[in-house]
Amino acid sequence: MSTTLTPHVYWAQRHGEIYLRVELSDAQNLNIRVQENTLCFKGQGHGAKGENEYEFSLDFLKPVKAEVTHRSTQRQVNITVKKRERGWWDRLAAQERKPLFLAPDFDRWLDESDAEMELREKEEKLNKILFESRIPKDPYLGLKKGYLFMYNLVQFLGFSWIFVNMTVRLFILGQDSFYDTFHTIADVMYFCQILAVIEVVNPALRLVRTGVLPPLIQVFGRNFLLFIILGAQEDMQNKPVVFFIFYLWSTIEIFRYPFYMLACIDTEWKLLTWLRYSLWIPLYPLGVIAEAVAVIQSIPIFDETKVLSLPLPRALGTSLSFSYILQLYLAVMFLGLFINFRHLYKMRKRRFRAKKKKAN
Ligand SMILES: CCCCCCCCCCCCC/C=C/C(=O)SCCNC(=O)CCNC(=O)[C@H](O)C(C)(C)COP(=O)(O)OP(=O)(O)OC[C@H]1O[C@@H](n2cnc3c(N)ncnc32)[C@H](O)[C@@H]1OP(=O)(O)O
Repeated sequence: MSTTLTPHVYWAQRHGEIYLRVELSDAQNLNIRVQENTLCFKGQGHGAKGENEYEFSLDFLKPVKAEVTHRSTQRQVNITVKKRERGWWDRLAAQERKPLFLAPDFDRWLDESDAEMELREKEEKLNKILFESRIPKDPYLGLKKGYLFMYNLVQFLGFSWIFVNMTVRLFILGQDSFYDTFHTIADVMYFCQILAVIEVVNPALRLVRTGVLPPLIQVFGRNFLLFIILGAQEDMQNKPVVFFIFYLWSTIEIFRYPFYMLACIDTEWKLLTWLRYSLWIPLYPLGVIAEAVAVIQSIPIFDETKVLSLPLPRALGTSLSFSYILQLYLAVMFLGLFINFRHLYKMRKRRFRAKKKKAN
């Protein structure tokens, strides 16, 4: 014979809702409704007293809306009732003595202040979504990222080839590898450095968030050395300094370009970020010193060969040696180093400050 029993009911509240969890598994024939501010529950299932019909009614402390939503799972029946007015109730039932079958649902239980915090977080999330949906989306964003990714990938492959090739040759040939770096590496370096002109174009077209001057100094400085000082003077090409210049350039780039590639797919590897924003501290001054050595070594060669010297009117002499330009360039180089060093220092500070903020 089946008897009518009361199930265990657990409750929790938010400012707008009441949550009830009825401990009844495999519930069937459910009849759940709110009538005159009383929740009436009836259903069959497996509860504290085995398979039976269970029922209860509950007078709410304050007015609730008539519509009830419920969802039955294999283990329980979840009921949500909406409060007519938002607010925090001191208790659930109208009667002062808590019904015996009712207990707090500690899995969902929140204090009033915690619930307010949860509400505020939800509102903030919603506001953020609303705000982001109001910012007009760039229809070419995918295309821009794809283009930047490909550019960085090509540069990464180019500089990796240079770095690996030079390292292997250094291990096999030792110091002998210093003397023919240019002849083995120059073609790929030419390719990468011509392509690097894009790095001046990108910020000018606002494809990346940085100024035009730092990449302009960088690309001009390297290409001046590569195409004019080394490219135009064969005597410069077998000097060991070429090895150090190319090795320093490629060392920074095999970390910089993968860092940008990851940025294009909104990913970050902490170690790579750290290397991108730290390696320049020793490498940049060393690179500029190596370049300065090359410029100084090339001055007598340009004087002697008269390559790139400017013809002058007869009254002023025969020609103006390119070495004067090189001496001027030496001074400008250190100004360029100062500008880019300051720029990279600022970028480093901005990056690590932003990370610290995120961590807090
Ligand atoms: C007017 C001409 C004057 C001529 C004067 C000539 C004087 C020449 C003297 C100088 C000679 C220099 C010779 C060079 C020597 C060496 O290279 S030695 C080896 C060591 N070198 C280095 O460490 C320098 C490496 N180079 C760089 O770091 C850059 O080229 C830089 C221009 C100096 C700085 O880069 P920048 O882009 O400004 O900073 P980042 O923080 O990296 O990027 C800013 C944001 O932009 C995004 N971004 C940039 N590029 C890309 C890209 N290709 N793809 C995708 N995204 C990119 C980047 O992600 C950053 O975005 P946020 O993260 O959102 O901030």
